[in-house]
Amino acid sequence: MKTTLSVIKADIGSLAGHHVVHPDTIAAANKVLAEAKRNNIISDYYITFVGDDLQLIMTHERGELDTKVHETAWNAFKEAAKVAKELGLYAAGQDLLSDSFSGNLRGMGPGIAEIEFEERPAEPVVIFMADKTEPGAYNLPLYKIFADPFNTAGLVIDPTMHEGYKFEVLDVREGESIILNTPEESYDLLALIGTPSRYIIRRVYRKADNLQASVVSVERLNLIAGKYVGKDDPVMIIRAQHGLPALGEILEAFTVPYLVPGWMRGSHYGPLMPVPQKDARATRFDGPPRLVGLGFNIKNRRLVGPTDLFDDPAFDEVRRTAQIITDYIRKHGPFMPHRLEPEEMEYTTLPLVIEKLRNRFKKETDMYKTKPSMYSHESSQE
Ligand SMILES: O=C(COP(=O)(O)O)[C@@H](O)[C@H](O)[C@H](O)COP(=O)(O)O
Repeated sequence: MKTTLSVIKADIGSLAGHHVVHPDTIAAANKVLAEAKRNNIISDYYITFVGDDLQLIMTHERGELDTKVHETAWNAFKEAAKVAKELGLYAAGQDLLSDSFSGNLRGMGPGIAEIEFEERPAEPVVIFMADKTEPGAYNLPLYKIFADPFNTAGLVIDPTMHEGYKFEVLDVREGESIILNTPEESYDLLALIGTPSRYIIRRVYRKADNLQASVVSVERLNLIAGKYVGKDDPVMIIRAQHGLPALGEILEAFTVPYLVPGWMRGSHYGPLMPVPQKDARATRFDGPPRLVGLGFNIKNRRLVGPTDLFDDPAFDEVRRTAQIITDYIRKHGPFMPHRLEPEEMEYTTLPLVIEKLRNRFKKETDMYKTKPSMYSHESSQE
């Protein structure tokens, strides 16, 4: 019997702005999940939050995209959003883009990371949950964890890992995916995932036996809704140890607070700061973007744990570096490269402001005409 781990998240409204989930909304979601556990729809669950995102962590034996499990998550979010509305919380129901549930949650707003596997005798997993950023934020750390021997010693030392990993990359603009093998196609992989707004690592497999090691929620709300409705605040599952990266190799990838898109109004680059659960609240300039990591073991679908992985002085210096970067980059105010590039700003409210200026531009010359984008699928010869 296989086990499925489903991590499903949504922003259903929060306290004092886009800041933190209210405990009453967690309690409302808890009632729904407890009932689903009694009815054997799910085997076990744990509810938590990062910033304004409610996170449902569930185990079951129903596989990925299961209607009953997804309906349970939808109902939990709906009940929580109802409480958010009663309390007058901010942006109540924000990520619930549809009025009614049909089939599964894909395209309906919530972020979904699910992985189905045969439980190993001991099955350690790490669940990462971020606020005020988007799924491509995990591209760089995932590359480090599964393809960079300077991060992951096991790629050199452990014979089970030595063959390398396969990365499934999704092009969220074209709706296409590609599988690339490392180490031999590392440079091709980097050519794509260095544009994390478009090419997102969705799954990672161990090459030796196709064992799935990781999955990322790749929903991009703004592309689904066609306008800015908050960031996608991604979740990621990584299985650890025994022929997979060790817990410490996974965490090592977060010792640099890399710049990620998101932060204030989903429009700015800022450092991804790993924090303990108690600090999982967006504050300064609605951030800086936060990352929480919870470690569990799964035994016969029971969630054992969690341990709060960034609640550790070993990450104090990373947080301090994040503060220094925050001070520095904030000084750029509305200027790039703090503010996102124009293509990404399309999904914010900035185009409304630019539109007002459109008629005031006067034609000058053709010499600045742009060429087709290198990534557009039309040929430049045509
Ligand atoms: O990015 C943000 C919210 O994203 P989130 O809901 O966390 O996905 C915030 O910075 C808001 O954009 C900002 O607080 C302005 O919000 P509004 O006043 O427009 O709702």
